[in-house]
Amino acid sequence: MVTIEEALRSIQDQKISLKSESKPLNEALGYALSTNTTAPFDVPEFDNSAMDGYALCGLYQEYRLVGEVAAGDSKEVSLQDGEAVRIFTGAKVPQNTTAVMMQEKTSAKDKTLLLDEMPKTGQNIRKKGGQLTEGQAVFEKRHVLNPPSLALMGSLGLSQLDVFSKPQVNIITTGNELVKPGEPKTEGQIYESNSYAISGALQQFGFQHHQKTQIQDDFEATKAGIKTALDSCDVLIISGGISVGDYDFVKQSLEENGVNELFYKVFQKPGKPLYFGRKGNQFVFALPGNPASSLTCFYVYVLPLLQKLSGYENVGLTTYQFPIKHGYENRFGRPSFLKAAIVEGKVEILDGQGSSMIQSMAKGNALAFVDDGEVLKEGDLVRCKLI
Ligand SMILES: Nc1nc2c(c(=O)[nH]1)N[C@H]1C(S)=C(S)[C@@H](COP(=O)(O)OP(=O)(O)OC[C@H]3O[C@@H](n4cnc5c(N)ncnc54)[C@H](O)[C@@H]3O)O[C@H]1N2
Ligand code: MOO
Repeated sequence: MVTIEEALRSIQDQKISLKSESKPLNEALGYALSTNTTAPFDVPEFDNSAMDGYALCGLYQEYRLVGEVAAGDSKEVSLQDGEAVRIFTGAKVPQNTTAVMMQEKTSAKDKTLLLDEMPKTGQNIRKKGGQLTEGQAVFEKRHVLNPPSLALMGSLGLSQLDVFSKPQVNIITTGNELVKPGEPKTEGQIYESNSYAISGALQQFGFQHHQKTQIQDDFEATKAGIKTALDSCDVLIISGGISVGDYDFVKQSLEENGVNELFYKVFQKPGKPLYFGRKGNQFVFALPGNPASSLTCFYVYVLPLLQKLSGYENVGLTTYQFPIKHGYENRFGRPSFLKAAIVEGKVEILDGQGSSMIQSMAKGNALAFVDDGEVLKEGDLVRCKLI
């Protein structure tokens, strides 16, 4: 049995080699860049107007109106002292523009423009290079692309990005009792649900599974199922069959498939019988079958590995501290990731902490970490991961 810290370190310390690929801009969300990016030109590339209004030459309250410039116009316009042109947001400002006045503060009659107030030099002009100058570093390698990053890359005219590949993931669920939702079931059977939590959590963080297989509690079937799954994935996530029961065949089947154990059993609740192993460059997590255990282990252990394999520098869910809404004592005898709800800045530990109970987890929004035997009073800070 290892501690939570030892288990996380074992995952973090794995030596891996990253693969790179080129992704179209509109498919690159959540990928980490595999090269540094510099600006190929100034952003903005030209001085432009921040408002719909008038470009002015000189600082006066009255101007001669001499024309119009719209966004996208490429004609070169030059103003003389005392002249103004109608201009629109994003349009290139004419040469010799001192300021732009927003139209709400003006009145125009025939060829004369009157301002309600004196303009100020540079007012409402977005300067060339105001965001980035040509050659300036934009992103370091490993930057994870979020929506504004995609906008920035697009504004630099980049349509294909060099990124680290994401791992291919396969899922296996085990158990004779499991029936696919929507299909008929008999006494003693239950609907399979863990794979939906796992594939949902994969999607939540920009991953997806390639194959999903359901295996019966049979040694040969488990061995064969694992062999097939390992043919087409970087990370295999197995649910169930990893405890000590007579029908728990996963661990032995992994050994027979040449997977080396890195750790088995973590001193925690839920998810004590968690297994992590490696075969060459492939990784296997066998998650305990209890629904809350498997999903908790996904968030705490599987996600950091998937992100590491995707070239992320910072992996795993961020831990935030919230004051607890009520007193609480962890009497589970193990450090615990508790189903919790953060409401109006306070964390509430929910009823229904059993590992088989998914309802409380579904209604909550966080995992609150409370150490073995820890006694908390109202207002004490609790480390939480938002899920
Ligand atoms: N003698 C012991 N028994 C158990 C121990 C132990 O230390 N000694 N540990 C318990 C703990 S803690 C956990 S967690 C579970 C883990 O067991 P397994 O990983 O072998 O999981 P299963 O036995 O296959 O299933 C456990 C439970 O979860 C349900 N399940 C499984 N898969 C799914 C699925 N895909 N969808 C929905 N529900 C699923 C299954 O029906 C069982 O109720 O072991 C304890 N026992
Ligand atoms: O380790 Mo288990 O997940 O408590 O039921």
